[in-house]
Amino acid sequence: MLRSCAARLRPLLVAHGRPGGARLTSTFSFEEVTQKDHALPKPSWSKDLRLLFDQFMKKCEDGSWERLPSCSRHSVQRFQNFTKAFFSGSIPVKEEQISQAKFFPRSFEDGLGFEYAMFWSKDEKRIVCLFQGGLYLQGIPGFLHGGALVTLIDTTLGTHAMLAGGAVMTANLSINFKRPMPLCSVGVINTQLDKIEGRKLFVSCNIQSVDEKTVYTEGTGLFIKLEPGKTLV
Ligand SMILES: CCCCCCCCCCCCCCCC(=O)SCCNC(=O)CCNC(=O)[C@H](O)C(C)(C)COP(=O)(O)OP(=O)(O)OC[C@H]1O[C@@H](n2cnc3c(N)ncnc32)[C@H](O)[C@@H]1OP(=O)(O)O
Repeated sequence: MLRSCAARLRPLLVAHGRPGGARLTSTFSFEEVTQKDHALPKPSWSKDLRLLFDQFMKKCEDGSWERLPSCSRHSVQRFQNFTKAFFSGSIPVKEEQISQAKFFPRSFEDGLGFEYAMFWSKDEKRIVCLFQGGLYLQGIPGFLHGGALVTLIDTTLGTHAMLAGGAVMTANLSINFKRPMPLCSVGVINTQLDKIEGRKLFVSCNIQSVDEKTVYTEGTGLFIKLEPGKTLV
């Protein structure tokens, strides 16, 4: 059943393209897209992930926390707005291909890739991402690939930076792998915004085990706020 990402889709940057440049909405416009929301329990979720999810959904009841929906595709409209706002040159991918393109972390079959749900605390200004790494994310036998962990860190820190600063792109990630994370285990990512300097947003996080006894990975990221009219390519 298609669930709409719309109702709770986080504010998305929508650049209202106009000839000769694009006016960037100063904040955000909500865009109604009807897509499957992947950040909801599925049969492939483990008991641990489901329990954590339920705990955070309870925290959302008083409005202090909010679950961030997560869809797998960009709409053609969003593709047009984004490329018009920030890319002057022609880019290889064509509009008609966008409907087949998928958000990388959401491009695996259920349970085999990244199963995750993010929650945003408005008061504490931080994201908690609950995730389970599936069988197709293997690195060394029986453990998650480091690149898979970087992908999740990039996405989680990027989402935090986006919530804090609008349209951003990753300029730098620094990752320390402290302990190998077993395949199919559940991890919890906690983010924090360390500082903002002009267009630079510095965010950091760690990935812990559910019992908080093991820190698997630590990461920092520098995200740059995109400037309207300043095309990237
Ligand atoms: C799908 C369904 C719906 C989804 C709904 C959305 C929800 C889901 C959210 C997902 C969240 C995204 C998660 C993926 C995010 C990526 O993975 S983005 C892809 C990877 N990143 C890239 O491709 C970026 C490539 N780099 C660039 O385009 C450009 O270098 C940048 C980053 C835009 C910056 O270029 P620029 O705008 O020209 O800015 P520039 O003047 O070079 O630098 C600005 C400042 O940053 C500094 N700086 C720049 N780079 C660096 C660096 N590497 N180190 C240190 N300082 C730096 C500069 O020194 C300068 O500092 P100041 O002089 O101001 O002090």
